[in-house]
Amino acid sequence: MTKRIEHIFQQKGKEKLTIYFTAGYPNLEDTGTVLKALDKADVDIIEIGMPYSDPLADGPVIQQSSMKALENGMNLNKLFEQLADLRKITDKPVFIMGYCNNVLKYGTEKFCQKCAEVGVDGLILPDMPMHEFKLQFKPIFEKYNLKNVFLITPKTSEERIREVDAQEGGFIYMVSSSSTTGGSWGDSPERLDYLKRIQAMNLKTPRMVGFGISDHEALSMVNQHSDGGIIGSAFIKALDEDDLEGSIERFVEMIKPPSPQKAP
Ligand SMILES: O=P(O)(O)OC[C@@H](O)[C@@H](O)c1c[nH]c2ccccc12
Repeated sequence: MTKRIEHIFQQKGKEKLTIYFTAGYPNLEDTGTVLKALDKADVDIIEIGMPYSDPLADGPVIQQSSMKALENGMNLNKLFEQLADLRKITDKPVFIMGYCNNVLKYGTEKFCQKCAEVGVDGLILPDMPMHEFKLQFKPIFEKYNLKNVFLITPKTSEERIREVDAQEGGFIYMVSSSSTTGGSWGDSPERLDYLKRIQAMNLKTPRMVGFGISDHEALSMVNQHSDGGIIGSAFIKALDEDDLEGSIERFVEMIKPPSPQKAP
């Protein structure tokens, strides 16, 4: 576990939030601006999406942002260029999210080396098969001190969840339901059962819940049964090209209102 990630999950009793954004969106050179604004805001972990033309679980909002980013000219070389000053911008844990094919095409070793160079903490590759991870990826990730994040859904078997837990990832990404990103939330007894069931498994890896969170109520609810919430689509939707930093600040304050005790 890298120090940065460890530090976040040691803070018990604090609501935690991961924000996903697509690199190179709304404009190619906005990656750094978004990172700076997220660093200033009350965000715990940053998830940077590599735009990809053939995504698996992305809903319409993330898909459109990826399309736009690709049209803007985003690619992996560009991303690593933009991240060259990452550790001058933020001390927060940063994960890169994408698909295995992105990494394989670039070259797994070269990709991981670049991640380590710029100070990325880990990777979220939703289509990563467990056996491929163990065989091909794990030794390289370990060499470059990168944490992997596996996803689980309400349908994942207990056996698989235990296996994921044993891999000691940065955290476990709990997909809140079995659909695509950007879905609706609403009260769901099934989801609550799922959160409680996994909570009761006493896993050693921290868990964060994503898919469909778009307000403070949902973020608080998942924080009661896990180590935090992940938001992508609602964040992307809230971005205002003409006032990027302001729109990010307002969004995070809406999602995670400053607690009254902390107010001056
Ligand atoms: O957009 P939502 O519903 O807030 O969910 C987060 C999600 O967008 C982000 O983590 C993500 C973007 N693309 C993905 C693909 C698979 C899993 C997760 C993701």
